[in-house]
Amino acid sequence: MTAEQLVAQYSKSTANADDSVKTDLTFIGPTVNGQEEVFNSGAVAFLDSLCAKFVDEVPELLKLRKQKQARIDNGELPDFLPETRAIRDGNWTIRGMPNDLTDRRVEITGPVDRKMIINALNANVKVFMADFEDSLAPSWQKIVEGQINLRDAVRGDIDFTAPETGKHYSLNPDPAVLIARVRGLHLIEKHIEYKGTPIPGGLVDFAMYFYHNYRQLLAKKSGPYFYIPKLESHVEARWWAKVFAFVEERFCLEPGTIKCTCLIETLPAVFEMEEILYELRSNIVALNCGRWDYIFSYIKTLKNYPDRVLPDRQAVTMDTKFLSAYSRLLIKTCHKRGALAMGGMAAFIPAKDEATNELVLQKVRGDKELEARNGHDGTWVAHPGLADTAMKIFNDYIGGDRTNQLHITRDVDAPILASELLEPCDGEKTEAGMRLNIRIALQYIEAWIQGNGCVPIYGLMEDAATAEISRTSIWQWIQHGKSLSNGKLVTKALFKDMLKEEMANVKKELGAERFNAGQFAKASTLFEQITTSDELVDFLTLPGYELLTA
Ligand SMILES: CC(=O)SCCNC(=O)CCNC(=O)[C@H](O)C(C)(C)COP(=O)(O)OP(=O)(O)OC[C@H]1O[C@@H](n2cnc3c(N)ncnc32)[C@H](O)[C@@H]1OP(=O)(O)O
Ligand SMILES: O=CC(=O)O
Ligand SMILES: [Mg+2]
Repeated sequence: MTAEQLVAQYSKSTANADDSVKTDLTFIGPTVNGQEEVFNSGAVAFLDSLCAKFVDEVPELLKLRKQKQARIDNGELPDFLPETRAIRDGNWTIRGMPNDLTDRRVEITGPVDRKMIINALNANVKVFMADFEDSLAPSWQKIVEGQINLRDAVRGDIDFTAPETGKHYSLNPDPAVLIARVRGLHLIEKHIEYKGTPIPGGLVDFAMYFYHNYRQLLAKKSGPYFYIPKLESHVEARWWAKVFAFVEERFCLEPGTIKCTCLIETLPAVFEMEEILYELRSNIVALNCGRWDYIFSYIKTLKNYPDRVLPDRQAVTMDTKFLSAYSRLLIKTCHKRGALAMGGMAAFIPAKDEATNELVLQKVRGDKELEARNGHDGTWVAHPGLADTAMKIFNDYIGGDRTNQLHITRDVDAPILASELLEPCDGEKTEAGMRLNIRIALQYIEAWIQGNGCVPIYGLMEDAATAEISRTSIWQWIQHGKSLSNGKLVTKALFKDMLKEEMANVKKELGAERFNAGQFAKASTLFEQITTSDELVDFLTLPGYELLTA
């Protein structure tokens, strides 16, 4: 069936939609601008049907995470699964990929703000990943606005005038391909309850983006494309596969119309990449090295192992053994199964002065060069100012006749072993590194609880994944009684002293006016709680969400 026929078919079925449909969903809290448009009766009925079928399984999936973590905490290191060996040994490939997803050499990412979306779609990139996840603090207003902005962008009917400058923004004729990244399964949307229980945020993001846009996307020979973050197992991938199949059937779409890319950004998931591809083989087109959450997950998953405590954040680069093994195994696995292997984010952002900017570009070049040489098919940039640099490198590697590097199979590599993926990472733990982690985490939490999920700090893009590394590193150093390179023992008391001092330093850096107008006291309290707690708090965004939505 052609895209046009699908559109016509669906248009008929919605024409008869019953506006008075009753559901088990309740919307909590005051209505925000745009809410009635996004959650119109058809959209609510659709979301209700998804909830009826799928929400019950989510607590089970989260419980499985906890059970696996308990086994790891008790000494059983993660490994490839014996029970799924047949999948790893089997001869199968993914279903295939649509034309507009075969060339993804540079993807820009960014939160779903209106100006950002326009700038990203106009950038010199192949894809824009519109982010409801790491770079978005999910206040209800932002979630709703984000859906409105994406709806308008899909229709090519989006513009924006910046109130501060009067500058007008509109779409160029040939915008990037759009992929929406939904929230991870751990995040609830507390403004919508199903039978009295808040529903998974990711299901809301998926349902609304799909519902409002799939017809228009298919009509322009694109499709409903998603990034799925923070999976921890193939059982979670199976859940998404069931969601996609249900939706395709309900909307009379060909199986495999919905396409997804899964981030491999947790340590447990790296051992199940084949299985994740297999479970989602109708819908998946790529895996992506979400390196920042992956580093965070390495810390979190191996939190009980004193020999696997990470050094200063700056020392954990993609050429360290455990990260190199992860990137190479992801490429090998994807290409064997016909899927693209996306690289990750260099967190650098352009500097204002030319000399510093040249250093930034050099670092980005080095990082992208390593990815392209390894065989990745594309990569991420956080800022349009880095797109040309990344594009040039991937153009050079991919060459004129191809759109990706699927031909690089890495067959001749020795098998990558579990021990390499878990390899300890040497390096110094310095006082300067600890203080920097404190200043970063403090400023990031402060921004997040006020609704800003991605901020430039000290020349880097900081989002929920990078900030997690900063705060969990300190937690880990305290828990394992590590000493800094100058001999100081890292304790809760040392951290608390440093936090006070670094609060004062941040105040100096930002100026008293900005500091006093901010939420640093609240941010510092939360930061101190999660860093000195004996139990590692799973995600800083969980207590953060309570403050954001208080
Ligand atoms: C670990 C992960 O998950 S990575 C993926 C999630 N993270 C992200 O997506 C990060 C995206 N990047 C960003 O949010 C931003 O680049 C920041 C916050 C880091 C810096 O933003 P700014 O302080 O606005 O940067 P700067 O002032 O240099 O921006 C210059 C212009 O580029 C635009 N711009 C910057 N980043 C982006 C982006 N990612 N997409 C589109 N436009 C962008 C700005 O809107 C601005 O536009 P204007 O000149 O029309 O006003
Ligand atoms: O989502 C990406 C990451 O690096 O984390
Ligand atoms: Mg991530």
